[in-house]
Amino acid sequence: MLLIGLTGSIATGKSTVSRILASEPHSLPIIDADHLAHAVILPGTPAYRAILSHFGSTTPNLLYDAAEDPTPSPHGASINRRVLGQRVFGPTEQNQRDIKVLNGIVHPAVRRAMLREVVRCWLRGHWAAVLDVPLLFEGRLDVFCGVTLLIGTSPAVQLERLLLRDAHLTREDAERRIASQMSVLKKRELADVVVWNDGSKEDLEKEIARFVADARRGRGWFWTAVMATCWPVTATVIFWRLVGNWLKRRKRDELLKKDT
Ligand SMILES: CC(C)(COP(=O)(O)OP(=O)(O)OC[C@H]1O[C@@H](n2cnc3c(N)ncnc32)[C@H](O)[C@@H]1O)[C@@H](O)C(=O)NCCC(=O)NCCS
Ligand SMILES: Nc1ncnc2c1ncn2[C@@H]1O[C@H](COP(=O)(O)OP(=O)(O)OP(=O)(O)O)[C@@H](O)[C@H]1O
Repeated sequence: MLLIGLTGSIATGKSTVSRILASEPHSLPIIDADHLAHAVILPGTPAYRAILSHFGSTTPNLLYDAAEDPTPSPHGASINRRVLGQRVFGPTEQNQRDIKVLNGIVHPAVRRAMLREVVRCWLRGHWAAVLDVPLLFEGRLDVFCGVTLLIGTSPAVQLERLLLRDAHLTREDAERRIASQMSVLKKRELADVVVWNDGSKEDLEKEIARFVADARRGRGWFWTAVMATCWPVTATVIFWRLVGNWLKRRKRDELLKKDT
């Protein structure tokens, strides 16, 4: 099974591309890291308890009032992600410490959930699955992917679309969120395939169709059958892929270091 690592920066169009890939004619399964990150902090989970214990006493209104809670649960009030986002996305050293703590709580749980989803897709016999992960390169998850696809936009288009979509964010909030991520230009150097999404959604659909056709080429039925039935071959291929991807990433990191 081909694992497609889909990434970008905030509001560059990952979810839009996910929807295109999930719908016909592509019909690919999507493993959405943002969605999993929301699920693993629901009331009653270990991450929920860890977040309350670290941020609860110093973050006013971290939990929803019962009347406004969008996901009522017998295990307690839900975390208000907007409030948590205000706390961790920012320029100060405290913000940077906070985002590290939050990532340390949420990321291991997301990785476990992602692995379960990948295995489920493989058992169902899909020829490919999409890992939609905003922090694919930051979290070095690209090493596990057969191909990485970056959706990028110019900074002005990104800011304009973010403000249009998330009307609750001020321009300053939006700029902070963009600044808290690796720049699109750097991600561009790390990606196998880059699709630039400054144009219309129709242009985007055409580019994605071209990407899928290329990814599918060379994945004949014979090789797919061997990979599905002959486990020693599967394990060897996966091992060499991981080594190859790890070396590729190291080389690209070195090139990036030289450029900066
Ligand atoms: C801070 C939280 C509660 C804000 O939730 P909210 O619903 O407002 O935003 P949402 O989760 O939909 O994220 C929107 C976008 O923000 C960016 N973003 C989210 N988390 C991070 C992060 N830790 N670092 C940089 N950018 C991030 C991503 O581009 C993401 O697509 C939430 O983003 C979170 O728990 N983040 C930590 C976990 C994480 O890294 N998630 C990203 C996928 S693993
Ligand atoms: N080609 C396009 N033309 C016009 N609007 C677009 C285009 N692509 C995406 N958008 C719009 O831009 C906004 C951001 O897109 P999307 O939600 O897909 O980004 P994202 O990368 O998934 O964001 P996030 O990282 O915050 O989850 C959405 O409102 C979407 O409808």
